[in-house]
Amino acid sequence: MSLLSLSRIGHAFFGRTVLEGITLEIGAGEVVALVGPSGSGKSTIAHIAAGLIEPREGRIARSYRRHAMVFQEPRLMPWATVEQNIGFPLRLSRHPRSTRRAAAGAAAEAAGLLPADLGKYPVELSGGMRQRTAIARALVTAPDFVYFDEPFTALDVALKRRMQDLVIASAARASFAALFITHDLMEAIRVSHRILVLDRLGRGIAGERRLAGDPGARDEAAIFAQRQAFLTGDPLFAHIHELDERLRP
Ligand SMILES: Nc1ncnc2c1ncn2[C@@H]1O[C@H](COP(=O)(O)OP(=O)(O)OP(=O)(O)O)[C@@H](O)[C@H]1O
Repeated sequence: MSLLSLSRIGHAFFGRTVLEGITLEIGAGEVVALVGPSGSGKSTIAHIAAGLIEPREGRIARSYRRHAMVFQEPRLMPWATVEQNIGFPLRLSRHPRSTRRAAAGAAAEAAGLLPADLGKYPVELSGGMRQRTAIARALVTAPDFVYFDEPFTALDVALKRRMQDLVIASAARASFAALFITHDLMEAIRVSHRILVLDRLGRGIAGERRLAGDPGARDEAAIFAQRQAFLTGDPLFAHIHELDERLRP
């Protein structure tokens, strides 16, 4: 059963078409990466799918219970502690303080934060700890669907790798489905079951490739070999490193 279905979605900003004919489906427990060049419309698709933007055309069907979002910037509240930041979605849904504290502690631990971090403020955290806090906040409500919008682009290579492992482990443990937006093909191959490639100008999904095995079960050599195979031998990926802002009419 599909949890998210977009059918012939089209959108324009200020009269300029940025998306046309976007059709995709994501099933329960499936992590789907969406790749494409900068400016091709990946974030706009996620915003439309999550209901943040009303598309100009097309249909959206969501049958998930609850979604969460993780963005490139952790977007933490600077005046609140790690525990309060993580527990914030539960506060919005009026859970009592004791429930919030217990759930925030468990989500923090699952995201690799230490009990001593719970009382810290965002300014005291490293970039990785901030992003771990954002992931814990996303997962504290036990979503069955998560939107990741280039969450690790700003992190260095080693940290990025640890955060990807965190997403893989969390998705397997909590069995949420996800739309994972990235322009890093290694990342897409590492974290997802299936990769969708957006057309260079957002005119439809150019194609998709299903990856062998489950995320987390692939070794680094196989991931690297797959990336090379896609980039050098698969025409679907020929455009993904283009900067389409210069091409777009
Ligand atoms: N709020 C907005 N108002 C006007 N134009 C916008 C807005 N948001 C996005 N755009 C334009 O829509 C197009 C698609 O942007 P979008 O951010 O979805 O692309 P992207 O593939 O996610 O890019 P990147 O990989 O660089 O984040 C771009 O040309 C962008 O300039």
